[in-house]
Amino acid sequence: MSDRNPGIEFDASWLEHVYVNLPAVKRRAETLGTRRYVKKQWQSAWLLRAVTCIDLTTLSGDDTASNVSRLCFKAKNPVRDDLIKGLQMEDAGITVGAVCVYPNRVADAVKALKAANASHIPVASVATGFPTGQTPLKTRLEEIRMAVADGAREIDIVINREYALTGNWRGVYEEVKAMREACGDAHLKTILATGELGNMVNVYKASLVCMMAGADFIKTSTGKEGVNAIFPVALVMVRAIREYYQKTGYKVGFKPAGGIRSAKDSCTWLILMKEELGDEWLNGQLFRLGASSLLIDIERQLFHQVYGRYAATHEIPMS
Ligand SMILES: O=C[C@H](O)COP(=O)(O)O
Repeated sequence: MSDRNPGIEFDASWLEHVYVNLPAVKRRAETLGTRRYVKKQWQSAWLLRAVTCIDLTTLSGDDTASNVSRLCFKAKNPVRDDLIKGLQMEDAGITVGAVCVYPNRVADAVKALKAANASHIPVASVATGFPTGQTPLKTRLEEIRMAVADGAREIDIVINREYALTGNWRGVYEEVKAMREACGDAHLKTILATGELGNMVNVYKASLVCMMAGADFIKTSTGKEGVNAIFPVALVMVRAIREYYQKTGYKVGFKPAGGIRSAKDSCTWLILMKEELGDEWLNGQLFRLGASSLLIDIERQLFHQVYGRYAATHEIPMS
């Protein structure tokens, strides 16, 4: 990951004049996937880049050590060797950006990655009463400390939606700051749960406040809200990242999460980052896609690129 964002003192004056031109944001979001497209010969390279940015996630009530172990194996081997060879890619060692699990499964993930000789892949843990955050602050902070003690190197916290909806921005700031301290050396991603923030002005303000408090990434959603990662919200958040960078010099990462399932969408997300923040943000240090099933579609697309043209007349290896 990039250098840590140390955060700054809470500055209410940053929030006073926040304005979001909603129709313009929507127009821009609608044309993201069509105005610019990835040339056919570059598509596999873009898809492989997207793979390296995935936080490969399982956040289910029935998660066990064994499905987490399978996820970790996939994290280390996200794309089949024959596809990598077929694409004539030099680097056969690509992995996803991180594995993302509940706090109770962190130790399983750390153990499985170690067994797979893949401890370089960080384990990210959701925490702080994910997905609602409706537990006492003391409990939420303790949850972070336990996940870190078990080996999580990244912590995805949820912000206090009550504070955000009632305009208690200092309250949001103080809690996130305390969470950052509880993280120690682990990187902090703050989930805004934008589907529950009411409007885009709140999304922009929440983004700025989390960065002021020291977030290393801002993340759209838990994947459990009614509306999760969507492009209009993402545009508002990455523009807040740009403002924070211009004012402080710190680069904060962006993580859309929830409902991202198609390879085509993963390219559109990369395009959004390239156009709004530039090439520097086009890597796993500053960009992550939180997704549980996106990798399946990316592999399917890579399969078509490698074997598609032979499909009608040749036997296709299905293993
Ligand atoms: O942070 C990741 C999300 O919870 C995953 O959501 P998804 O299952 O819709 O891909």
